[in-house]
Amino acid sequence: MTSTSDRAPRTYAYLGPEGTFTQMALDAWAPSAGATHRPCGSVDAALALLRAGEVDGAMVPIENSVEGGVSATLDALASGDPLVVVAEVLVPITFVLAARPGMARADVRAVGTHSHAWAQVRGWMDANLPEATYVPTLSTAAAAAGLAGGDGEQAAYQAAVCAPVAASNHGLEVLAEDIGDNAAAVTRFVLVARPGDLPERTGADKTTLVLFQRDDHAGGLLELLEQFAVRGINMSRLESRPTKASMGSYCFSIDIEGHVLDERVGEALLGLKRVCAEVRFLGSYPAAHGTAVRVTPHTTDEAFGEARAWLHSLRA
Ligand SMILES: O=C(O)C(=O)Cc1ccccc1
Repeated sequence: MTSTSDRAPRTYAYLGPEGTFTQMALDAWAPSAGATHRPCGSVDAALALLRAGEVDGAMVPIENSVEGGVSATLDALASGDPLVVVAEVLVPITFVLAARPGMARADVRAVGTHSHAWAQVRGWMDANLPEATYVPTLSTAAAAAGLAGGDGEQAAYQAAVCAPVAASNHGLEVLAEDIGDNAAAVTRFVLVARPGDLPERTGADKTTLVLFQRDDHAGGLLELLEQFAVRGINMSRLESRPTKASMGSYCFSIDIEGHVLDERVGEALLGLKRVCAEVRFLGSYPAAHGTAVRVTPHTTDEAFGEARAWLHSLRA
């Protein structure tokens, strides 16, 4: 088994352009001094480069402590050629309101930014720019770039919500600092790769899955979740996403504590495989917080091993 650093990919795509929070996550995981970083216009574009074999990994946002899951990422991982998460990075987020030099805050009629950024500054906007409308952009840095380019004067918005570095990259003036509604806001980014060697088991791991039910019936979700409950597995994220096959058809995107090499996780996967139409394994990787998973005495690898040996002795 190789360690995460042994198998570290060398060329990485990320949600760009330069100055996104995703770039900060990638810099934290693999500084650009030792790797090639390729900015992409969207999460889909970054994952397409990865699926085409043009890069070794892609850093994308997956979840925010304020707004929840990033649908574009969850959906892109739930379908298409298989990809797996090999690492996660947590980045604390600070937003500024930036505009072309000379623009007064009172003249801002529309604000451009990424939907997850808008969700995190809505309170500040209501209090300070209640008349401003929202213009969605593919990233916070794309909003800043849109103001700074030659077409800045024609941009559909007069200010961007972005990272301080995106404002300074584009020579924008900061009209207001630290405008996030929640000072503790953290975004979780994942480094995605094509399936290959599993990251090493550390004892502080997460596993990401997408579960598709066989049919819609009473207790269907409970049937899936009890596979974790009876094996002492804690979930750290659960979201339902439309399968897009028909109205009312959902799959479940789930993070659990533990590694596929843990006996209790392996047993849960066997149970899920029996009850689900499809189980998509999206990787086991070290949890960013590094805190060891709490395992109850009857769900340790040894407990599963002893039970299996006992059954074996009965059958023999
Ligand atoms: O647009 C960015 O800068 C991103 O990296 C995506 C994002 C947007 C808002 C909060 C966290 C990440």
